[in-house]
Amino acid sequence: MAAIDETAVRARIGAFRTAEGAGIPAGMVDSVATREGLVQVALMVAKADAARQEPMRRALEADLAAMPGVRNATVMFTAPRAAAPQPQAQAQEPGTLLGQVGSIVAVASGKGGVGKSTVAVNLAVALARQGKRVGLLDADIYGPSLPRMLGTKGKPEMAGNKLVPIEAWGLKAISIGHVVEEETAMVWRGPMVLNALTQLMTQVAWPELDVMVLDLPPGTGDVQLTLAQRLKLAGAVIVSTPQDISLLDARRGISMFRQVRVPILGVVENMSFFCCPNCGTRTEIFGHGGAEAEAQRLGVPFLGAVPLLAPIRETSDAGTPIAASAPESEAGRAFAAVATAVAAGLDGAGPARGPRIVIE
Ligand SMILES: Nc1ncnc2c1ncn2[C@@H]1O[C@H](COP(=O)(O)OP(=O)(O)OP(=O)(O)O)[C@@H](O)[C@H]1O
Repeated sequence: MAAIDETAVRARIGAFRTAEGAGIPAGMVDSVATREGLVQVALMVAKADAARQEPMRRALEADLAAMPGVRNATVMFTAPRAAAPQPQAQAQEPGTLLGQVGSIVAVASGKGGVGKSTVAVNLAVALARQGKRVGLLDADIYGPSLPRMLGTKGKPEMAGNKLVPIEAWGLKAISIGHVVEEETAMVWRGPMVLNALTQLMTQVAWPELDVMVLDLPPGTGDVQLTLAQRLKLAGAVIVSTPQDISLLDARRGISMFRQVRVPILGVVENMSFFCCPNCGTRTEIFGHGGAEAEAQRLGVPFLGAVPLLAPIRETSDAGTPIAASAPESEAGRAFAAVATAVAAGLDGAGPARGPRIVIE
């Protein structure tokens, strides 16, 4: 079978014509990667143009797949390069990343929708309010919510060839949502996700930080496992709701981190109980306490319970995290308590849990 290489793929892209006879300008090709008959091409397309270009994407994919020696071809859209570095399909050079960060803490959940990002943002803000220099990296590539939650919609500035983290609520923050269009990241496969995240660490001018909070994508799939393996994390915070099903997922998350020897800092029970804003009655909708009991059973710390409260969602949507905008509220105090517990866990972790990230 003919060996397929980048030059051959680029030549094929150059010769490709749509049914209407349109070609693909070379400047539109962001990256081409080939490996053992697998071809991955990223084309730079503005978000507004993506739907119109979709038939072209599919036709090109089919055309590349028909090349002799190609086992599978994937063509994906990525945002135009002007504003920020784009993920490359090539692997990063091995090296040490984020050496200037004291402790990297991953916030994870076994499944989506349990409030992982809400906890990550408010935990980061609460740690900053306690005097720590805190960074927040939104690695939730499939649903980056940090720009909305911090109220930072603009693109980050560039300093030389590096991105400058956005400053908001006492944090230095970068989200994958700051640098790529949401729909673009949605179609990325594992290696692209990992390369994009690596770039967020290497191509961002992170200052000296005490803690970096990493909002991981939900779930316990390959991306999470590889990240946990590749990054030398100081610890993981698992977010769960009290429902059984979510606890089951949390258990899966805990065992994933244990498998790759990342210390579990503890479990946060989110949407733990409902406090009526009118009468103050506390209602335990999902049977509060499940996460605490489960944490005990699994031998991991319980970091605290965060109530289900409309202002938590409202402040998230408004870009004014409650840990900053209403730190004395019930929710604000709950996040502060979680931050105190996390900081205590990190202090107890000692230098052996080391801050350095090594990409293999
Ligand atoms: N304690 C809470 N009280 C009220 N609303 C909450 C609470 N926690 C989260 N929410 C709301 O629930 C929704 C989901 O939360 P969030 O986006 O943080 O979840 P997630 O686990 O990060 O989801 P995904 O992983 O799918 O992005 C959001 O609208 C958020 O504002």
